[in-house]
Amino acid sequence: MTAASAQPPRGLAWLIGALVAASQFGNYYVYDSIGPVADLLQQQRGFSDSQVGLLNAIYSLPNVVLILVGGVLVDRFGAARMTLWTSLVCLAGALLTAFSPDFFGMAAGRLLFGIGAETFSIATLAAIADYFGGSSLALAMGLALGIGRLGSASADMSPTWFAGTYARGWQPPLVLAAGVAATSLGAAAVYWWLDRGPRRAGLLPTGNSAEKFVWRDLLHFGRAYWYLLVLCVLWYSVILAFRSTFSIKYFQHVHGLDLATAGEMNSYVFLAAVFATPAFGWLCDRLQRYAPFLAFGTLLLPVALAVLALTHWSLWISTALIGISYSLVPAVMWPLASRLVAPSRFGTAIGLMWVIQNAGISGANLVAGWLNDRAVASAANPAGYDGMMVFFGTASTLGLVCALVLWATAGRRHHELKASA
Ligand SMILES: NCCCC[C@H](N)C(=O)NCC(=O)O
Repeated sequence: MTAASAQPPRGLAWLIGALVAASQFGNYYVYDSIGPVADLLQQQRGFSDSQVGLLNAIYSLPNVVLILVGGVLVDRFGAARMTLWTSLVCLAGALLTAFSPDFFGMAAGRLLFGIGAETFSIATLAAIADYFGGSSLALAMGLALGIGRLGSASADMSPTWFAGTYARGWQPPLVLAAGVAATSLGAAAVYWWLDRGPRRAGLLPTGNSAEKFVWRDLLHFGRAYWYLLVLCVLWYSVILAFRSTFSIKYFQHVHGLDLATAGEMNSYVFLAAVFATPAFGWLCDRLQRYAPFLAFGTLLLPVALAVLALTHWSLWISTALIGISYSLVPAVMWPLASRLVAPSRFGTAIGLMWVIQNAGISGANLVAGWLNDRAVASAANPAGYDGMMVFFGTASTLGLVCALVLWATAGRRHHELKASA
């Protein structure tokens, strides 16, 4: 999406940015609402780890195909309408998850939520691109991503903040998540309503301007893009399958934390990212160095997993390492992607990365759940989690190799990256 030469008023742009960020908060809260109830789902409903893993894997499954379609729909119907429609789909998914009588209904709810949520994320990026065409774009995107992380942190903190809700069982926390999805829909509706003014005034494109998707275009991406794609798949698969699905339970069963403390520990990763993601983005933009920061951020993930699995060091150390990685890698990855491909193919490039990323996240959730079930991992058998940690450690180390190859072949300077693409 390209903004028209005359820009919408600055105040309106920041108001829209705030509404989009508020909507993103709800989206990330619902995504991360399964981790805190994982143990309750096992105790009260007899779910296996594979079933718990599937509740998050099924979010990603439809997007293995749909995210490319979603990008085209955002271009065709505009960011505001797609943000509104997809947040409605997300709310329907959250309600179905919370009120379903059996596992299959819950899984259908998560599937519906996933169908809405990823296209919603593309629409929010397009919304910010519409209103912040100039120098504040990276900052605005970093801030929206940061507020999204606050949603994830809040989901993890919810066992502490809403202890009474969790004391009543697995369902009330998921009803609360559906309530948060409703506020997300409200923010999207206000954004859609405000957006009509500047669009009617010709200050923003009116949609229906989708560039045709051509498979041949993919062949024109340079080698550096493909290294970044593989890195994106490996890094997100590990960080999301571990942090959003299994880490709270892992902290409970292997490191002896209670649910509230485990949730709090997990939430610090997201809380750090609220502030650090925009700050790292700003820093990388100023220094015009991307690949070394990416390699450093990627390195911290296998190191943190090794500290967790092989030592009895304070959990603060691994939490800090994962927190820096989780802030630094996304802050660098998306601006770097924009430098590796032509601007007119940026949407296609991100769509393709997210197609394969979603397949990876889905697969990692299923594999980790299966490994835990196979080894009968539990509080009584903490060693049962070893297979999962070896799997995550190997995948994140391969991600580091990709980051180093990217740095060595193409990543020294902004203009070198452009030349390599
Ligand atoms: N909402 C959690 C899944 C986000 C996946 C999405 N495709 C993505 O990569 N978003 C950027 C991010 O860093 O969250």
